[in-house]
Amino acid sequence: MGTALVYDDEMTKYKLLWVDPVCELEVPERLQVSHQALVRSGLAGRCVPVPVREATDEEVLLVHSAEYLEGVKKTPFMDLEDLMAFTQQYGDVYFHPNIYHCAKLAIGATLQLVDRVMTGKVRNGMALVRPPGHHSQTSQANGFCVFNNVAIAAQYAKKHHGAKRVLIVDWDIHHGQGIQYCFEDDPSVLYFSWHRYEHQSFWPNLRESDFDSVGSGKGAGFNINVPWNQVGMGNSDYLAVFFHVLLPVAYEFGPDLVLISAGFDSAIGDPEGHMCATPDIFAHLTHLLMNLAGGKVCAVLEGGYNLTSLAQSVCQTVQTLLGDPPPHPANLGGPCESALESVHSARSVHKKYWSCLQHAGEPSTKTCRPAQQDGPQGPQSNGGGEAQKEAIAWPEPLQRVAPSVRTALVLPDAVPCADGCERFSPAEGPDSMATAGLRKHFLKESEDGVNVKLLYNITALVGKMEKNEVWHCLPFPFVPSYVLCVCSKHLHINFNHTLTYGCGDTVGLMQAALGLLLPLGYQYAPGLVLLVRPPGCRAREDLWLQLTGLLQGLAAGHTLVLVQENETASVGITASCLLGNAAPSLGSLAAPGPEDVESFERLRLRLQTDWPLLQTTETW
Ligand SMILES: COCC(O)(O)CCCCCNCCCN
Ligand SMILES: [Zn+2]
Repeated sequence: MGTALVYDDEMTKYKLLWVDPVCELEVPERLQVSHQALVRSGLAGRCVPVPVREATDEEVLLVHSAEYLEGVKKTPFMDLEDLMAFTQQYGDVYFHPNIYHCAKLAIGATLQLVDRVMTGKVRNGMALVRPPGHHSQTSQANGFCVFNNVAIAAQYAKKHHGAKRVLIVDWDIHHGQGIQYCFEDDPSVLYFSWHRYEHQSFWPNLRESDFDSVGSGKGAGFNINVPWNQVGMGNSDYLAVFFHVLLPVAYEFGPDLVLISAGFDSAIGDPEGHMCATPDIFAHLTHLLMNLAGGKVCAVLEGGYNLTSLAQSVCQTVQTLLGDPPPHPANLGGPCESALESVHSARSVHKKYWSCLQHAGEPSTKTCRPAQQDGPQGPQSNGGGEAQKEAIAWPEPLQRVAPSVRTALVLPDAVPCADGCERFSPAEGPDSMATAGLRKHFLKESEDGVNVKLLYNITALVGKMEKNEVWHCLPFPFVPSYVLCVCSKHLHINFNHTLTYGCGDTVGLMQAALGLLLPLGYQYAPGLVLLVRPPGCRAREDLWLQLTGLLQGLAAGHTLVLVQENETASVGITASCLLGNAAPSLGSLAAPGPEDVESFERLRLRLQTDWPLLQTTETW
């Protein structure tokens, strides 16, 4: 199954017709440069093109009021004066004779994408649309938005595709208050948003954008706000929020559809965001969501105003949706103090709604903080819309080359090769020197039963992976691990020291994978991931497939999975995961056992000094 790309240049055919310094950012070129970058990089050609359509009135009315729709319907016939008058009743938005048409196409594009993903015609996809949507509300336009594309898509997926639980991840740097209002008391839609807030001094300056807005009534717990109270947040800050707030809750929620309000004003260089996360981080954020909902992920463009980082970030997102493993993450440190405070606040206010957060600390009682530290990236800008003093530069994201062979299998002749993979056996066997070396490094004298030739095959494969000729392989059968491996009974991290984490059940292991293994792995930045499936893990096949999927975010996807010889039935489905297909959904996760949580937290406390990406609370 492929990745859909929904785009039509008709949506570039409206613009600001008068002077308004707030709205001049939102230009047609945003869509043009994004689409052109996808075409020039060859990514558009790898996608399934899906045509746009106009939304029907009924679809608009899933979120908006009839009177608002009737008002917007009049705008195509208004002259400049009337358009300006009509615009005055709303904030930070502009109208144009063609914007109503484009706003219906933006909804239609989004719903076309949802249709194809929910009916399995494609695995996932992206809709490149404007006007964006997440600020618009029942009866008002706001923040460049006319209709709320993503909110309408969530209601549509529930109504027309029977979706029971929809996760909306809003990584735009502004709070999508329109979406929050729409699902305030609705437990079937979990809305997650991070946003520049600076203690309510940043637009839209709403008290309800803070972390303590958790939803109301039956919807309590299903609205998660992570406010950024400083600018300059970087890759480690974003990943910390995913590992310690969003992903544990998302896996517990168990969505059957993921909608991404994909705004890229949260990328470096953006005049609105003033953040420092680099475009390649969106490859990781996308990857970390792709094993939820059986891979049903729809990304919908929201904001993004630096045309360079916008285009680069869109390409990183689409290339990952296509199944290409993300690039090595740029030098990751730990989250900054301010980010930790936001993480801690969000976790503590949600601990009563989500069992995966049961161990989160109490809301921080700290009132006075030490003297204002330099933010994550040196002295802070004074917030607000100050002009960018010096042009911010960042390295162009590295080429993510797709090697000729994506997944190689080392199998006994009797085991059939999985489709899409290639059977591997080096031309010549190990010579005497190689044999001696392998015995010396890998085998204890008592183990000479292990097949030296097999080990030789594995080292030959690893050699090919290093040269990027092969991405993954599935040698056969079980041999000792030597890089980074995970066993259901223990978490072995064989570098510098071996870390053992015992946990009893699937939930415990899944939460440990999200809150311990992934942050450790991202910070360790291994060159190779070795996933050793221990005997008897067939019983939890879907969990192991989740790990196989998630861990491909490391080592630029160089993954070695070792399967027990009596588990040939796992070869095909594991190979499918290595080929980039999503792991089957785990459904909603139950609560992890208290003893698992205890040992998890003890381990985190022990390790977080050396591995700061494990932190979830301020250190002072
Ligand atoms: C889905 O909309 C995309 C977006 O979130 O990027 C829109 C941002 C509107 C930013 C408005 N700034 C007003 C500043 C007033 N001093
Ligand atoms: Zn935005």
